[in-house]
Amino acid sequence: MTQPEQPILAQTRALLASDPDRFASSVFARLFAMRPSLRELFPAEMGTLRASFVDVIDHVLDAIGAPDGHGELVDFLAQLGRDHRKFGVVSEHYWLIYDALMSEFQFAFGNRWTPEVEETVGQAMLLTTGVMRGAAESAEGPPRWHARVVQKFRITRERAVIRLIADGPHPPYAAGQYLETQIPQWPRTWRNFSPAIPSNPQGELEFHVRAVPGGRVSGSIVRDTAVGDVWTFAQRHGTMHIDPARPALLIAGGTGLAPLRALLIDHARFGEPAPVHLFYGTQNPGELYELGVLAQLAGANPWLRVTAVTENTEDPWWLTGGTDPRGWGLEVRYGRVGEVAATYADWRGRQVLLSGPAPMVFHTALRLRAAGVNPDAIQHDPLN
Ligand SMILES: NC(=O)C1=CN([C@@H]2O[C@H](COP(=O)(O)OP(=O)(O)OC[C@H]3O[C@@H](n4cnc5c(N)ncnc54)[C@H](O)[C@@H]3O)[C@@H](O)[C@H]2O)C=CC1
Repeated sequence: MTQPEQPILAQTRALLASDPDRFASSVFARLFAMRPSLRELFPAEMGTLRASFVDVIDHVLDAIGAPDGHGELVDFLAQLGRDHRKFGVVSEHYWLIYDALMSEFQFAFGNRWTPEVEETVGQAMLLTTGVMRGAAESAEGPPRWHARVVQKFRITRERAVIRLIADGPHPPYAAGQYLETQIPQWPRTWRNFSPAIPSNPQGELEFHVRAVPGGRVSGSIVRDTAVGDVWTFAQRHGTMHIDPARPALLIAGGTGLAPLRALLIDHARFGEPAPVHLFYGTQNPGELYELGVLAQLAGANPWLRVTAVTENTEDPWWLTGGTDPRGWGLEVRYGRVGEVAATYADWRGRQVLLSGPAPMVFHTALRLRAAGVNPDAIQHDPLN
């Protein structure tokens, strides 16, 4: 975009910001009026989706006016286009959404809708829908694939392990990545879950799920998921990885262990990788559900060292069936996992991977940076 278009883009963003939810509601109303069957593709409750929709449009209007960063914008839109395949969005729908957007912008601008405004806004919306459509058309693999639950067990009141086997084609994912997931109890609602084992030719999958407070999908998985349920998967995301040539520090909180566990199992393929130290923390000793597996992994792989960390030294009365972590022959420390790990040794020079509840990841990253760890050496999934 050239300089004269900047004020128009700024004006468009201001218009959007004046009542974002009304703008998004009107665009969707126009879309569903043009093609009523499209309503079926969207969840019943669209508040979150409307907010994300406006965020995307605003981001495009902002980035398109910036002198650089267009490459990043195109990558962002392309990913969005690939992600939308799972909703059943096909090429012709992008023309409908373009029309709905342009009609609503024309309405919102009123008598300020000049040919220059139409040209600038039109170019931005064409870029958005065009890049998304192109990326979706050229994406490889099925937009969705399925797997059947073959085993489920509760680890604690709020956590469960779910094992599945793919029905048919199952695109591979890299260890440490997470998958867009839909469960039959919540159709058209997608959440991200990290497999706890690497991708394999048999299509076996394992997830460790915590019913997060207020989480409808995670709560339903822990409570309602049963053998025979068919889950749907779409895109894989995430870039967490371990470079086998460099020593690593891994810090996991609760079921956040899942992607790091997949990475460790995958890592064991290398002959003699550099040392890895895993800190695995929970609030109570009886919640350290994976110590048996980790003790086995550490026993078979001399490069791996595991420290179990719990905030409380004793289990509360309601936590029954947990085992004493000291029984596994692993080192046990007490405190918050990030705090214990950060003060344990000098980690400068290590690659660091964090996974767990967002506040834990955030605070652990801060703590490590304060201890001199290079921020660029710290990896984690997006916090939201
Ligand atoms: N890819 C990822 O990043 C994944 C993230 N998760 C998330 O991990 C979480 C696991 O939950 P739970 O098993 O209940 O773990 P949890 O809530 O019991 O926490 C485990 C550890 O985090 C520490 N911690 C908790 N809150 C903290 C805070 N505010 N500041 C510093 N440290 C804190 C605790 O001391 C403990 O060591 C879920 O929210 C889940 O969504 C789960 C799987 C993958």
